[in-house]
Amino acid sequence: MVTQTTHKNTKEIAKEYLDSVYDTVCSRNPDETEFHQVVKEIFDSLVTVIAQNPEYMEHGILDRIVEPERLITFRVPWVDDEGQVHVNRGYRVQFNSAIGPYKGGLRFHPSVNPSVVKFLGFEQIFKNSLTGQPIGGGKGGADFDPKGKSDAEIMRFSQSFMHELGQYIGPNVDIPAGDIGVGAREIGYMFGQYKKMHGRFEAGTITGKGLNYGGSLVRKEATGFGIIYFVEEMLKQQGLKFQDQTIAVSGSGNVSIYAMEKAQELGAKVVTCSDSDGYIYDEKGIDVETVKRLKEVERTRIEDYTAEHPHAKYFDSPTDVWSVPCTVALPCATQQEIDEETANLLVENGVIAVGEGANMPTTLEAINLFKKNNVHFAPAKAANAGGVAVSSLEMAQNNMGFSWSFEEVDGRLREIMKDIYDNSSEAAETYGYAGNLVIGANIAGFLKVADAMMAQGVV
Ligand SMILES: NC(=O)C1=CN([C@@H]2O[C@H](COP(=O)(O)OP(=O)(O)OC[C@H]3O[C@@H](n4cnc5c(N)ncnc54)[C@H](O)[C@@H]3O)[C@@H](O)[C@H]2O)C=CC1
Ligand SMILES: O=C(O)CCC(=O)C(=O)O
Repeated sequence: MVTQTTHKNTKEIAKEYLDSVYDTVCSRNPDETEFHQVVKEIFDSLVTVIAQNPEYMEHGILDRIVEPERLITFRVPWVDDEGQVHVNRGYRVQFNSAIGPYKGGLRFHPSVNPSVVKFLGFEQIFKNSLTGQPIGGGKGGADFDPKGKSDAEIMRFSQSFMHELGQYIGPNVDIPAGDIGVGAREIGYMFGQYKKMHGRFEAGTITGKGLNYGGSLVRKEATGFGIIYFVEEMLKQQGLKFQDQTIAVSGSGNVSIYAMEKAQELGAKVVTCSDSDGYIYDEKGIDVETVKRLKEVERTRIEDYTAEHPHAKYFDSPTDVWSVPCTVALPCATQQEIDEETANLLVENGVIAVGEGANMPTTLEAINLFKKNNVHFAPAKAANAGGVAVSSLEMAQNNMGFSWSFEEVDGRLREIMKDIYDNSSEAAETYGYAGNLVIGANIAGFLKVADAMMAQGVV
């Protein structure tokens, strides 16, 4: 009886501590709703951990972990093809370096602001920890819209962005990579500018590079392939087969393309993909080679898919992609794509599993609704960690000065995704939340970083 009361009090104390740190986050970062959501989701998972390990509270681990070590904001001036001057705002959040140098992508999109970079950077701390690789958390980008820009404009923007960011990064300091609006082309321009600024060829300063100047095989495919490896494992544990599934995917960028490719390779049928203008429904299964050409080479709109596949249908409302019946939903475009109402529609239409390819594509209410309806849910920080994991393998190859084969990197990726699944499941079970991968991933990611912070003192 006494033990029970003590345990309850400890939990209450832990909850009060977490609530007070969360309140501070909200008042110190007013109106930053994306950042608030991600902190809340992670804190909700940590009550039992803090109750059982009060030393994290005593050492102010949570108070410190929510405050970025550094947030760099800078001017990005550039000139368009007509000679007009434009100014965008660039950001890099160097959030936490307890287990390694800051690591995380760069996003070029008009919606980028301090809230978005902080949410992405905070999430990245725990995701990077889950990979088992020695990488801290960072993220960045600019409120620049690449849509409709010429190659020359993209180059001038990327160079101007790196001219400033290049002062704050480096192989053992902070290693950026791509994210929305930043792919191999932009990475190439940024790497070139960094090299010119510093007069050195430092391959390990950025990842996602081209294969002929230090890139790794499988980095391009890694996030998409990794999601499928993770969801396949999650379904297997429930006695379900991947090849029996009908899959709805959102987005048609880097993550979506390679998730679709691997899903089809494993025998599932992918019937949708989208961009910010609309979505495609192809009942015969999406032809991924067409999407690759349209998006990676011609850089055109997804609507053009129907010119080559007239049986497919195009709808000019991207969010309605979730009205298409599917058994597995893979949101791979952007944050907050699936709210409670959309989640309800997916459940009514028979969804059995959701794998988050994008970062935070599901609202907290939608996650709860999936949980209530026993939908198997693979959270982003676990399911999409394959990209950053292979980025870390790219850094390792750069350090050693040689390259692994496609099979070698793909094999390592598969193992890492399986380990992330196992560690998340085990952490959930240990702390009394068996089967809850959201909580399990948060706990497993947190423990390693928290212990490293404790060991390094108050810094
Ligand atoms: N590239 C990577 O290695 C990783 C990316 N992610 C996340 O995956 C998501 C997608 O990233 P990438 O594929 O790299 O970007 P991308 O720029 O290659 O593709 C983004 C796709 O989303 C679509 N999109 C953007 N806003 C949309 C909207 N409001 N509605 C519908 N579609 C929209 C775009 O048209 C495009 O097809 C992001 O949340 C990103 O943070 C997560 C882990 C790693
Ligand atoms: O490969 C990387 O460093 C970045 C990946 C990323 O931005 C992410 O995991 O969201």
